[in-house]
Amino acid sequence: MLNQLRPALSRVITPVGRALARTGLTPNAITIIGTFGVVGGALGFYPRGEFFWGTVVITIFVFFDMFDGAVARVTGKTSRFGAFLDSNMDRVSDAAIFSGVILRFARQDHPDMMIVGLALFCLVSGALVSYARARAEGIGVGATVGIAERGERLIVSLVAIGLDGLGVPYVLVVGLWLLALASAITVVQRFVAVRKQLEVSEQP
Ligand SMILES: CCCCCCCC/C=C\CCCCCCCC(=O)OC[C@H](COP(=O)(O)O[C@@H]1[C@H](O)[C@H](OP(=O)(O)O)[C@@H](O)[C@H](O)[C@H]1O)OC(=O)CCCCCCC/C=C\CCCCCCCC
Ligand SMILES: Nc1ccn([C@@H]2O[C@H](COP(=O)(O)O)[C@@H](O)[C@H]2O)c(=O)n1
Ligand SMILES: [Mg+2]
Ligand SMILES: [Mg+2]
Repeated sequence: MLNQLRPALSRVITPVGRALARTGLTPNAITIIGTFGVVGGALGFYPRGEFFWGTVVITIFVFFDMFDGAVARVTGKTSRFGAFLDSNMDRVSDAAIFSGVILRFARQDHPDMMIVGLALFCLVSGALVSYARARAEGIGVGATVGIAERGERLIVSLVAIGLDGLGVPYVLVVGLWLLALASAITVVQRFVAVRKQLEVSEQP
Protein backbone atom coordinates (compact mmCIF):
# COMPACT_ATOMS: atom_id res chain seq x y z
CA MET A 1 0.00 0.00 0.00
CA LEU A 2 2.69 2.50 1.00
CA ASN A 3 4.58 1.53 -2.13
CA GLN A 4 1.97 3.59 -3.97
CA LEU A 5 3.34 6.69 -2.22
CA ARG A 6 6.70 6.20 -3.89
CA PRO A 7 6.13 8.55 -6.84
CA ALA A 8 4.95 11.34 -4.50
CA LEU A 9 7.76 10.66 -2.00
CA SER A 10 10.36 10.71 -4.75
CA ARG A 11 9.84 14.48 -5.02
CA VAL A 12 11.35 14.72 -1.52
CA ILE A 13 13.70 11.75 -1.66
CA THR A 14 15.36 12.59 -4.99
CA PRO A 15 16.76 16.00 -3.90
CA VAL A 16 18.11 14.39 -0.72
CA GLY A 17 19.61 11.68 -2.91
CA ARG A 18 21.29 14.36 -5.04
CA ALA A 19 22.74 16.03 -1.93
CA LEU A 20 23.99 12.70 -0.57
CA ALA A 21 25.53 11.85 -3.93
CA ARG A 22 27.64 15.04 -3.70
CA THR A 23 29.29 13.66 -0.53
CA GLY A 24 30.77 10.90 -2.67
CA LEU A 25 29.01 8.11 -0.76
CA THR A 26 28.17 5.18 -3.03
CA PRO A 27 24.69 3.58 -2.95
CA ASN A 28 26.15 0.38 -1.47
CA ALA A 29 27.88 2.36 1.28
CA ILE A 30 24.57 4.04 2.14
CA THR A 31 22.85 0.64 2.26
CA ILE A 32 25.52 -0.68 4.63
CA ILE A 33 25.60 2.43 6.86
CA GLY A 34 21.80 2.29 7.15
CA THR A 35 21.93 -1.37 8.13
CA PHE A 36 24.62 -0.80 10.77
CA GLY A 37 22.58 2.10 12.15
CA VAL A 38 19.38 0.07 12.45
CA VAL A 39 21.16 -2.96 13.92
CA GLY A 40 23.09 -0.74 16.34
CA GLY A 41 19.91 1.09 17.39
CA ALA A 42 17.97 -2.14 17.88
CA LEU A 43 20.59 -4.26 19.62
CA GLY A 44 22.26 -1.38 21.45
CA PHE A 45 19.10 0.11 22.98
CA TYR A 46 16.20 -2.36 22.97
CA PRO A 47 17.71 -5.14 25.14
CA ARG A 48 18.33 -2.48 27.82
CA GLY A 49 14.69 -1.39 27.67
CA GLU A 50 15.47 1.93 25.99
CA PHE A 51 12.66 1.62 23.49
CA PHE A 52 12.15 5.32 22.80
CA TRP A 53 15.77 6.21 22.00
CA GLY A 54 16.30 2.94 20.13
CA THR A 55 13.32 3.79 17.95
CA VAL A 56 14.60 7.32 17.30
CA VAL A 57 17.97 5.93 16.12
CA ILE A 58 16.32 3.22 14.00
CA THR A 59 13.89 5.70 12.43
CA ILE A 60 16.78 7.92 11.31
CA PHE A 61 18.71 5.04 9.76
CA VAL A 62 15.75 3.23 8.22
CA PHE A 63 15.34 6.16 5.84
CA PHE A 64 18.77 5.35 4.38
CA ASP A 65 16.91 2.50 2.69
CA MET A 66 15.03 5.03 0.60
CA PHE A 67 18.11 7.16 -0.06
CA ASP A 68 20.37 4.36 -1.34
CA GLY A 69 18.08 3.74 -4.30
CA ALA A 70 17.70 7.48 -4.89
CA VAL A 71 21.49 7.98 -4.95
CA ALA A 72 21.84 4.99 -7.27
CA ARG A 73 19.30 6.48 -9.67
CA VAL A 74 20.59 10.08 -9.70
CA THR A 75 24.21 8.95 -10.18
CA GLY A 76 23.36 6.28 -12.73
CA LYS A 77 24.91 3.68 -10.39
CA THR A 78 21.88 1.42 -10.17
CA SER A 79 23.16 -2.15 -10.06
CA ARG A 80 21.78 -5.62 -9.71
CA PHE A 81 24.25 -6.31 -6.92
CA GLY A 82 22.97 -3.15 -5.18
CA ALA A 83 19.38 -4.42 -5.43
CA PHE A 84 20.50 -7.79 -4.04
CA LEU A 85 22.46 -6.14 -1.21
CA ASP A 86 19.55 -3.79 -0.39
CA SER A 87 17.03 -6.64 -0.08
CA ASN A 88 19.33 -8.79 2.04
CA MET A 89 20.24 -5.90 4.35
CA ASP A 90 16.48 -5.21 4.78
CA ARG A 91 16.12 -8.70 6.24
CA VAL A 92 19.05 -8.10 8.63
CA SER A 93 17.50 -4.82 9.82
CA ASP A 94 14.03 -6.34 10.27
CA ALA A 95 15.48 -9.27 12.24
CA ALA A 96 17.49 -6.94 14.48
CA ILE A 97 14.41 -4.91 15.46
CA PHE A 98 12.45 -7.94 16.68
CA SER A 99 15.55 -9.59 18.16
CA GLY A 100 16.11 -6.48 20.27
CA VAL A 101 12.56 -6.72 21.64
CA ILE A 102 12.92 -10.47 22.23
CA LEU A 103 16.21 -10.00 24.06
CA ARG A 104 14.52 -7.47 26.35
CA PHE A 105 11.57 -9.62 27.31
CA ALA A 106 13.36 -12.98 27.43
CA ARG A 107 15.53 -11.64 30.27
CA GLN A 108 14.94 -13.09 33.69
CA ASP A 109 14.38 -9.64 35.23
CA HIS A 110 11.69 -8.63 32.69
CA PRO A 111 10.11 -11.82 31.41
CA ASP A 112 7.07 -11.53 29.14
CA MET A 113 6.61 -14.65 27.08
CA MET A 114 3.56 -13.24 25.27
CA ILE A 115 5.70 -10.41 23.82
CA VAL A 116 8.56 -12.82 23.08
CA GLY A 117 6.22 -15.16 21.21
CA LEU A 118 4.53 -12.35 19.27
CA ALA A 119 7.83 -10.71 18.31
CA LEU A 120 9.17 -14.07 17.16
CA PHE A 121 6.05 -14.63 15.07
CA CYS A 122 6.39 -11.13 13.54
CA LEU A 123 10.05 -11.79 12.74
CA VAL A 124 9.34 -15.11 11.01
CA SER A 125 6.14 -14.06 9.22
CA GLY A 126 7.76 -10.81 8.02
CA ALA A 127 10.67 -12.79 6.60
CA LEU A 128 8.19 -15.14 4.91
CA VAL A 129 6.36 -12.19 3.32
CA SER A 130 9.64 -11.08 1.73
CA TYR A 131 10.73 -14.61 0.84
CA ALA A 132 7.41 -15.25 -0.92
CA ARG A 133 8.03 -12.21 -3.14
CA ALA A 134 11.66 -13.16 -3.82
CA ARG A 135 10.76 -16.77 -4.68
CA ALA A 136 7.84 -15.63 -6.83
CA GLU A 137 10.22 -13.38 -8.77
CA GLY A 138 12.57 -16.36 -9.05
CA ILE A 139 9.90 -18.37 -10.86
CA GLY A 140 8.99 -15.41 -13.05
CA VAL A 141 5.82 -14.03 -11.44
CA GLY A 142 5.15 -11.01 -9.23
CA ALA A 143 3.98 -10.91 -5.61
CA THR A 144 4.26 -7.25 -4.68
CA VAL A 145 0.90 -7.27 -2.94
CA GLY A 146 -0.44 -7.34 0.58
CA ILE A 147 -1.65 -5.22 3.44
CA ALA A 148 1.65 -5.41 5.32
CA GLU A 149 4.57 -4.86 3.01
CA ARG A 150 7.82 -3.70 4.55
CA GLY A 151 6.93 -0.01 4.89
CA GLU A 152 3.70 -0.83 6.76
CA ARG A 153 5.44 -3.39 8.98
CA LEU A 154 8.13 -0.89 9.90
CA ILE A 155 5.66 1.83 10.77
CA VAL A 156 3.45 -0.41 12.94
CA SER A 157 6.40 -1.93 14.77
CA LEU A 158 8.31 1.32 15.31
CA VAL A 159 5.25 3.28 16.44
CA ALA A 160 4.28 0.49 18.88
CA ILE A 161 7.80 0.07 20.29
CA GLY A 162 8.46 3.85 20.40
CA LEU A 163 5.19 4.62 22.20
CA ASP A 164 5.85 1.78 24.65
CA GLY A 165 9.14 3.51 25.35
CA LEU A 166 7.16 6.64 26.24
CA GLY A 167 5.12 4.62 28.72
CA VAL A 168 1.87 4.18 26.75
CA PRO A 169 0.20 1.08 28.22
CA TYR A 170 -0.70 -1.98 26.10
CA VAL A 171 0.51 -0.33 22.86
CA LEU A 172 3.32 -2.86 22.34
CA VAL A 173 1.21 -5.97 22.78
CA VAL A 174 -1.65 -4.54 20.67
CA GLY A 175 0.80 -3.39 17.95
CA LEU A 176 2.49 -6.79 17.82
CA TRP A 177 -0.85 -8.63 17.62
CA LEU A 178 -1.90 -6.35 14.74
CA LEU A 179 1.40 -6.84 12.98
CA ALA A 180 1.33 -10.62 13.46
CA LEU A 181 -2.16 -10.78 11.98
CA ALA A 182 -1.39 -8.41 9.10
CA SER A 183 1.84 -10.26 8.24
CA ALA A 184 0.04 -13.63 8.21
CA ILE A 185 -2.68 -12.18 5.95
CA THR A 186 0.00 -10.77 3.63
CA VAL A 187 1.65 -14.18 3.31
CA VAL A 188 -1.71 -15.64 2.28
CA GLN A 189 -2.33 -12.73 -0.15
CA ARG A 190 1.03 -13.38 -1.82
CA PHE A 191 0.44 -17.13 -2.08
CA VAL A 192 -2.98 -16.48 -3.65
CA ALA A 193 -1.52 -13.92 -6.09
CA VAL A 194 1.20 -16.35 -7.20
CA ARG A 195 -1.26 -19.23 -7.54
CA LYS A 196 -3.59 -17.11 -9.70
CA GLN A 197 -0.81 -15.99 -12.01
CA LEU A 198 0.47 -19.56 -12.42
CA GLU A 199 -3.03 -20.87 -13.12
CA VAL A 200 -3.38 -18.33 -15.95
CA SER A 201 0.10 -18.85 -17.39
CA GLU A 202 0.06 -22.65 -17.12
CA GLN A 203 -3.38 -23.15 -18.69
CA PRO A 204 -3.12 -25.73 -21.51
C1 LIG B 1 6.41 9.10 19.46
C2 LIG B 1 7.53 8.18 19.62
C3 LIG B 1 7.46 7.03 18.81
C4 LIG B 1 8.38 7.15 17.70
C5 LIG B 1 7.67 6.69 16.54
C6 LIG B 1 8.56 6.55 15.43
C7 LIG B 1 7.70 6.31 14.30
C8 LIG B 1 8.46 5.88 13.17
C9 LIG B 1 7.52 5.81 12.08
C10 LIG B 1 7.86 5.62 10.94
C11 LIG B 1 9.23 5.40 10.51
C12 LIG B 1 9.30 4.34 9.53
C13 LIG B 1 9.43 4.90 8.22
C14 LIG B 1 9.47 3.82 7.25
C15 LIG B 1 10.42 4.16 6.21
C16 LIG B 1 10.45 3.06 5.25
C17 LIG B 1 11.76 3.04 4.65
C18 LIG B 1 11.83 1.92 3.72
O1 LIG B 1 11.75 0.78 4.08
O2 LIG B 1 12.01 2.28 2.45
C19 LIG B 1 12.25 1.32 1.51
C20 LIG B 1 11.00 0.52 1.32
C21 LIG B 1 11.26 -0.79 0.63
O3 LIG B 1 12.03 -0.57 -0.51
P1 LIG B 1 12.71 -1.74 -1.35
O4 LIG B 1 11.92 -1.96 -2.61
O5 LIG B 1 14.14 -1.41 -1.46
O6 LIG B 1 12.64 -2.98 -0.43
C22 LIG B 1 11.98 -4.17 -0.76
C23 LIG B 1 11.07 -4.49 0.39
O7 LIG B 1 11.80 -4.52 1.57
C24 LIG B 1 10.39 -5.83 0.17
O8 LIG B 1 9.78 -6.15 1.37
P2 LIG B 1 8.45 -6.98 1.48
O9 LIG B 1 7.32 -6.03 1.35
O10 LIG B 1 8.49 -8.00 0.40
O11 LIG B 1 8.58 -7.57 2.83
C25 LIG B 1 11.36 -6.95 -0.17
O12 LIG B 1 10.64 -8.03 -0.68
C26 LIG B 1 12.36 -6.58 -1.20
O13 LIG B 1 13.35 -7.56 -1.16
C27 LIG B 1 13.00 -5.24 -0.91
O14 LIG B 1 13.84 -4.94 -1.94
O15 LIG B 1 10.15 1.37 0.56
C28 LIG B 1 8.90 1.47 0.95
O16 LIG B 1 8.44 0.77 1.78
C29 LIG B 1 8.14 2.47 0.19
C30 LIG B 1 7.30 3.38 0.95
C31 LIG B 1 7.64 3.65 2.36
C32 LIG B 1 6.93 4.89 2.76
C33 LIG B 1 7.11 5.18 4.17
C34 LIG B 1 6.64 6.55 4.43
C35 LIG B 1 6.77 6.85 5.84
C36 LIG B 1 6.67 8.29 6.03
C37 LIG B 1 6.41 8.81 7.14
C38 LIG B 1 5.99 8.02 8.28
C39 LIG B 1 5.85 8.92 9.42
C40 LIG B 1 4.96 8.30 10.40
C41 LIG B 1 5.09 9.00 11.66
C42 LIG B 1 4.26 8.37 12.67
C43 LIG B 1 4.57 8.95 13.99
C44 LIG B 1 3.65 8.41 14.99
C45 LIG B 1 4.03 8.75 16.34
N1 LIG C 1 22.86 -0.14 -2.94
C1 LIG C 1 21.84 -0.03 -3.80
C2 LIG C 1 20.53 0.14 -3.35
C3 LIG C 1 19.51 0.22 -4.25
N2 LIG C 1 19.77 0.16 -5.58
C4 LIG C 1 18.69 0.27 -6.57
O1 LIG C 1 17.55 0.91 -6.02
C5 LIG C 1 16.44 -0.02 -5.94
C6 LIG C 1 15.76 0.08 -4.63
O2 LIG C 1 15.45 1.41 -4.42
P1 LIG C 1 14.87 1.93 -3.03
O3 LIG C 1 14.51 3.33 -3.29
O4 LIG C 1 13.68 1.10 -2.81
O5 LIG C 1 15.94 1.73 -2.06
C7 LIG C 1 17.06 -1.39 -6.15
O6 LIG C 1 16.14 -2.27 -6.74
C8 LIG C 1 18.22 -1.07 -7.07
O7 LIG C 1 17.77 -0.95 -8.37
C9 LIG C 1 21.07 0.01 -6.02
O8 LIG C 1 21.34 -0.05 -7.23
N3 LIG C 1 22.10 -0.09 -5.12
MG1 LIG D 1 16.76 0.84 -0.54
MG1 LIG E 1 15.88 -1.86 1.30
